[in-house]
Amino acid sequence: MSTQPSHDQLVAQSVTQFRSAAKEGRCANYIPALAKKDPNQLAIAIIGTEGHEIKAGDTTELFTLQSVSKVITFILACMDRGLPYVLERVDVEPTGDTFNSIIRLESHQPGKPFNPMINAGAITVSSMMIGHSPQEKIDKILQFLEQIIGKQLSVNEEVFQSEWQTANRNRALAYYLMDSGFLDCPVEAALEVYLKQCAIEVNVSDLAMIGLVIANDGYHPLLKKQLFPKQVAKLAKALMVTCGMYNASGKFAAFIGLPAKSGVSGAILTAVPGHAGLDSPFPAGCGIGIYGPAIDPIGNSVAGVQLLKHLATEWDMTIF
Ligand SMILES: NC(=O)CC[C@H](N)C(=O)O
Repeated sequence: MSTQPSHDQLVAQSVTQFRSAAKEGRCANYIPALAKKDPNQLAIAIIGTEGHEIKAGDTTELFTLQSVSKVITFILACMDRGLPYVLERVDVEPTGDTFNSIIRLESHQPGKPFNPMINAGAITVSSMMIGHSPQEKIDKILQFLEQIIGKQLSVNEEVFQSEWQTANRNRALAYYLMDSGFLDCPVEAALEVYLKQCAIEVNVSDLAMIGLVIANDGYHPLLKKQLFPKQVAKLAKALMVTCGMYNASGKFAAFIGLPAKSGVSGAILTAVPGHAGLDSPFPAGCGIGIYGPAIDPIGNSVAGVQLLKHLATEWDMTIF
């Protein structure tokens, strides 16, 4: 008689199964500090509304948020400025271009960035957060994350410095945005916030917790507290579905169907709303954090995406 593996076993077996997919990708090398990471690492944590957690793989490994941070600053900017102000300065349209593309800032007038999940839009969003200095804005991001995760996070200085010194493309984007009136603070200040938020260090459980709160429309089910407005959470999820996996977002929506945001560190943040996880071990919804530093040319974790796809299929998790 064959016995079904338990949910914990399935997750652990899946990590073992997909770890070797890392050989199809490589660590981001345009940020020197990320190129040094071990490409074979793979970790996942899944946290449900009651606080139950399933995790497997290299779960103690720390990594930087990179583009995953764009979801956080978008939420904070909406809370700081209100939706109309934010949406006047950044659109909610996918581009189909690479995450650091500059082309549409010139080809579409008046040069408003297409969405907050690409670098141009994220730099605009970081510039509009309220704060007297870049450090004040970073402290605000860290405090917000501390509320969600329940522990203090910090910026990995080495990763920040590594990117700060090589950020020619992001500098070009910021200058372009400044020229067309889509930057609310000086270029270097906006870049400092943006690159420091990208260098905030987390583990997969931290990511899963963030995903859980987003999945629950800004309500923290363990603290029993609304941390950000429902309307903002819904918008963040829509942006994750349409733009969160860069120019692979269409395929990700078609074949996985969950709001997710990836980063070039190999991080993937996924929010599984209750209605999307009815057949999973987390029928009231969950947050999923994944780390697999070997990324594909688009910038998504190769093993991470395969692992997520496998579990989403096994548990029939999709918003569609
Ligand atoms: N896609 C990403 O994760 C990009 C983040 C990275 N810090 C950059 O600006 O290039």
